[in-house]
Amino acid sequence: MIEINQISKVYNGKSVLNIDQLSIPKGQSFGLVGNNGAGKTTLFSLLLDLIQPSTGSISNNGIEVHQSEAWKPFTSSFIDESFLIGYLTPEEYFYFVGDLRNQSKADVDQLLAQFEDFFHGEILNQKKYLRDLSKGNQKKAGIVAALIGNPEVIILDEPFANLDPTTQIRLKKIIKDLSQQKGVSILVSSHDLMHVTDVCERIVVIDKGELVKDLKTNDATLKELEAYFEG
Ligand SMILES: Nc1ncnc2c1ncn2[C@@H]1O[C@H](COP(=O)(O)OP(=O)(O)OP(=O)(O)O)[C@@H](O)[C@H]1O
Repeated sequence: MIEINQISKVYNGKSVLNIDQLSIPKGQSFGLVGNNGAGKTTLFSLLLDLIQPSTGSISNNGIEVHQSEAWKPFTSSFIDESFLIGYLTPEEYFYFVGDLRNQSKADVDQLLAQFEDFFHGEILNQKKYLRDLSKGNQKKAGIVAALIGNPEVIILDEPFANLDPTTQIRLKKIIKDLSQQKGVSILVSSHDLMHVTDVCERIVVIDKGELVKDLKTNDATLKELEAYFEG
């Protein structure tokens, strides 16, 4: 369970995020949408203690994320390519992350084997460094690295961006399986309203840092979101 309380982030005197209260129960597939600059990445960065809040607190499974590191073993994420290590091959990077998460090479190989389709022959055994992969393939590697070690909470910032349609469809299935079969809390931000309504049971809209909608996804949600963003 993630609990966000009176969180705000101010840059140069300007508030870019201001959320009074938000709870994300364990196992929820949670979608975050909002226009450019709405504060999505800021919220995810606060959840991951990548930036300090101006006020308020966030707890992950009862652990305050900027007070303790005890949330790290069960939380993983892929925000952007800065999470990758450019001079490693994907395999080297996966084993490195596996090491951090107490996974043997065999454990990592077993996980990777499940993503053969998702990788589409472009990630493993390519003898290429991560820095030399296309943006989409870097994203695939970063997303799969975030799945290593059976995390209970996974945070993905715009995971569908830069992926080809086939991979987007495969990713949707992966996200659904993680939340529905494995009880993983999965937080996804996206500009793609269709994908987010497809995979998320709950969708929160933020606008200029404020929470403006909190929807339980149903057949009418996509239309409601489209109407909202049409203005
Ligand atoms: N380090 C920083 N210094 C100053 N302003 C910042 C900083 N980081 C983010 N901001 C501002 O905070 C606001 C929210 O940015 P954020 O990246 O969270 O938006 P977003 O919803 O993820 O946008 P996008 O959809 O374009 O990725 C923006 O106005 C941005 O310019």
